[in-house]
Amino acid sequence: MIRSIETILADVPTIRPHKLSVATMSTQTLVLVRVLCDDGIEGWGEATTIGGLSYGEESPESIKANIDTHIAPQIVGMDAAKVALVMARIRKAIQGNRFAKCAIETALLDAQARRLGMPLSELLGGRVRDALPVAWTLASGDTARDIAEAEQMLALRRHRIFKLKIGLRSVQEDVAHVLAIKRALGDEVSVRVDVNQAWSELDAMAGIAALEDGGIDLIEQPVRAEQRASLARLARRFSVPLMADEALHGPQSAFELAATAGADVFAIKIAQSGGLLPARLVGELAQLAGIGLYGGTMLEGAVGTAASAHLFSTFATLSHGTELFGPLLLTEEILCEPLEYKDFMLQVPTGPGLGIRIDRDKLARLRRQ
Ligand SMILES: O=C(O)C[C@H]1C=CC(=O)O1
Ligand SMILES: [Mn+2]
Repeated sequence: MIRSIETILADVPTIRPHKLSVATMSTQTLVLVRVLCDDGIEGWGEATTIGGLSYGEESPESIKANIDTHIAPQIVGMDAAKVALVMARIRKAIQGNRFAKCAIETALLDAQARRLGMPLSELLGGRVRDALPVAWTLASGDTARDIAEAEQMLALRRHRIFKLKIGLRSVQEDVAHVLAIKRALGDEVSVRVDVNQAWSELDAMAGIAALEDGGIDLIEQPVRAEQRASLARLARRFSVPLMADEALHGPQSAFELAATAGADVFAIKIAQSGGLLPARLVGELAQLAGIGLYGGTMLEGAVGTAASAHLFSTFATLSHGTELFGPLLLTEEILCEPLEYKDFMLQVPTGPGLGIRIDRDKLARLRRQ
C-alpha cells in the first residue's frame, strides 16, 4: 500500500553560470518525490525543471503544490505494486502536469523494481547496454572559456560530444562562436547546437546553412515548439539532422511529429514525456518512424538522471547518444555513491530499482525549509 508521498525542493548551486536562450542558471532547484510503502520499501522520483517557468509550464513550486494537494490524495492507500493502475487513476484525474506525473511514476517503479529485486531497466523491458555516451553542454557564454572547458573534458575522458547553447546573441555572432569552437576542437569531436526555440524560420535558414557548412552535427529545436510546419520545412531543406526537443510533449506529439516528418531526431526526456512509460512509447514511435534518438535531460540531479539512464539503456538504437550530465553541473551530490562517468560514458546503475542510495543527511542540509 502507498503510505505517504513527500515532495522535496532542494536548491543547489551550479558549478558555473549556465546560459540558455531562455534563462541563465546559477542554481538548480531539484524537485524530489519520495513514496513510502507499508511494506517498508521506498521509491524516489524527480520532477526538476529549468529556470522556474521560463522553460516549461510547471515550476518547482507548482509541482510541489500540485503533488501535495491534488495528486497524492488520489493515490495514498492504493496498492503500491499496481503501478499501472495507480498511474491510470492519476492520468484520468489530473490534466497536464507531466513533470509531476513523471516523478510519481518513477518513484513507484523504483519501489516496485526494488520489491522484485531487479534493476529498473529490467522492469522497463530489459537493458541492451550498460553504459551510455554522454554529451556535455558548453554554455558559459564565452568562446575561450567554452574551448578550455571542452579541452578539460576531453583530457578527463568524460565527454567528446559537445552541445552549445545559442540563440541569445545575433545569428552571426552565434555562428562565429560555434565555428570557432568547432575549429579549435577538430574533427574527432561532435559539436552540436541547441537554439532553444530562439530563431525565426528565416534566421534558421541562414544559421543552419552556415553551421552545416562548418561541420556541425546536429541542430536542436531552432524554432518555436508550436511551429511544427516550420521545423518540418527546415528538416526537409537541410541534410544536417534537426532535432525536436521542446516540440515533444509525450506520445501524442511524437506521433504527430513522426506522421508529418517533422524532425530527424527526437530528444527524449522522461519528464517532458509525462513519465518513463510514455517516454518509452516516444522512443518506440521514433524507431518505427525511422527517426533518430537522443536521450535528453532537464538538468535533473541524480534521481532523474538514473531513471533516464535505465530507460535509455533499453532502446534498441540510440543513434545520437545522451546528455545525462545533470549531476555534474551541480556543486553538491545527493547520493551516497555518485553516478559513475568514465571513458565518455555514464555507467547505468546495476542495483535494484534505480540502483542509487540517497544521502539523507546531505539532502536534509540542501532542502528548502
Ligand atoms: O536541452 C535543453 O533544452 C535543456 C538542457 C539540456 C542540456 C542543457 O544544457 O540544457
Ligand atoms: Mn534542448
